[in-house]
Amino acid sequence: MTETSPLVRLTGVRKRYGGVRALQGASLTAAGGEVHGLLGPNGSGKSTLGKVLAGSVRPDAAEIEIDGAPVRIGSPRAAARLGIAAVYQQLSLIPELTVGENLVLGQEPGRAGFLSDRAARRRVGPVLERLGPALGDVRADQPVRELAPGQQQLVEIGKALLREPRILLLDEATASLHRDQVAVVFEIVRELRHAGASILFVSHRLDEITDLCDRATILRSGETVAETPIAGVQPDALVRLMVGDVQAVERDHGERPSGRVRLEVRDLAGGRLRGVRMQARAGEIVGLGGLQGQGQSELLLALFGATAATGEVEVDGAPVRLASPRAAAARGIALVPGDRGTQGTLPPRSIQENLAIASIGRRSRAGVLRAAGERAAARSMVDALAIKLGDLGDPVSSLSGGNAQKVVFGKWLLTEPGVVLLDDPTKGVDVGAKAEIYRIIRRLADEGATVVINSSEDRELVTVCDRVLVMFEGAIHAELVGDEITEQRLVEAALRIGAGSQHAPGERTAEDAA
Ligand SMILES: Nc1ncnc2c1ncn2[C@@H]1O[C@H](COP(=O)(O)OP(=O)(O)OP(=O)(O)O)[C@@H](O)[C@H]1O
Repeated sequence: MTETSPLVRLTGVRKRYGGVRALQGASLTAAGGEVHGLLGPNGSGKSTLGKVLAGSVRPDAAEIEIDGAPVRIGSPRAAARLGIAAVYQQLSLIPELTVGENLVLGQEPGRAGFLSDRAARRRVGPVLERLGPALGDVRADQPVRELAPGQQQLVEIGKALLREPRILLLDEATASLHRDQVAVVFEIVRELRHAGASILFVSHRLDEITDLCDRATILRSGETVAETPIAGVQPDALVRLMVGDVQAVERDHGERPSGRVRLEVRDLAGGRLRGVRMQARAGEIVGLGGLQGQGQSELLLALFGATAATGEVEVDGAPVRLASPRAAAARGIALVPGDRGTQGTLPPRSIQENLAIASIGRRSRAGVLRAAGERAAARSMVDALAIKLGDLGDPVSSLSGGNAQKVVFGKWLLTEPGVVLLDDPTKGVDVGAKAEIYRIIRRLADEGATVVINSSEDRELVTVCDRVLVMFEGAIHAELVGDEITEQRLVEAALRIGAGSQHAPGERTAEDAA
């Protein structure tokens, strides 16, 4: 070990899954006191590389050094002993246990490099306090199942912090967090960096990368293609390093859509919703903005019949019963959920089945031979969305996170829906595929569908929406139209409503809009 040794170095990392070469000689070097981004398109091997370091994937070949000394990391436990902690987007919490119990779970008393049980318990309070500004009023004795998904993700981060790691891997761990929560996590990460830790950071949000990272390693097809400092590098240049030339999706609103009213919602209430009224026209893309957790997801779920709600919903002038997703689907309503892990896919089933499952009725009605039709339909979506896979018959669980999300998207697109509800649809999707999905959303609207989209990224709303409805405490409070939709105006609108003051000129209230 020398003074100049990097804290962590991985070289020659190889991993194959059957015919898929997930990693083919990837490398990564990160210093202590550094936040190191791990960038690359969906399926490029970022998670696999992180999991090799975290001991949860056994590589076919790899040389790993910590502080300049070669190590073997055969298990997550071995990684923990080396001071490595990992947080993923997929949660490992036990819903029935309390927040405090989950936090200390797996800390393994008595082993070298682990906190003792008692020491771990002593740290629960401070860790919750540190996360407090993002967590809200969560208590240590509260069952985890009562928490919102973002709060659960924060508890997962807390679990890693409790270990006081020297090397912390955050693999899309901020994807389900809102801006204000991300800011709290970033502050903590900066403190860790200051204390000499090395933080490996995987995110598809470029602004997070440029905001937080000092350097980045860029992977493509399982290989390290570049390592670059972040300061002074233009985001466009980073994108080019990642995916080659991607054509940016320009905002092109042209005329405001003037199709007939497709979706009419009156006094929708239940759960967090308190009397939502809205209209959307055929061909229109309507965004749901506002602070996080103001009922945006609940509104989409209620329209899809997935949660109990009262009120009136009409599609093309005919009432829709808010009874079940099946009833909603029969009326041409589709929902692309944000949490692909639990809501979006059937993991053991094949990619083909997952793509075809929602549109089976359509194909059999049309009298197409089902198996052949299913394969052709699935193939068309794989091509359209550039889904990276081994074989259509592979289980959907073999896909990288971003590619799995594209499957969820493709499944619903195949139903050719009249109303498309998108709940944070590009979470974890790379910039190239995002641009592709934005084009598909636009095309859907151009073909006459009504799209309602909730997004945790304001930039996404700016890029795709014709109109944004700003929600607060379960109702719609303001509306931005056309060129009024900018990131700044969205933030202002959300905060101004939150602070309870007046609307700015030019920003319609919901009453004006009705
Ligand atoms: N358990 C597995 N079985 C089979 N194939 C896998 C498995 N895990 C990953 N792969 C494949 O290895 C490749 C790399 O996947 P990985 O999850 O590391 O990519 P990623 O860069 O993290 O992608 P994303 O940005 O979409 O999360 C992909 O082609 C993926 O389908």
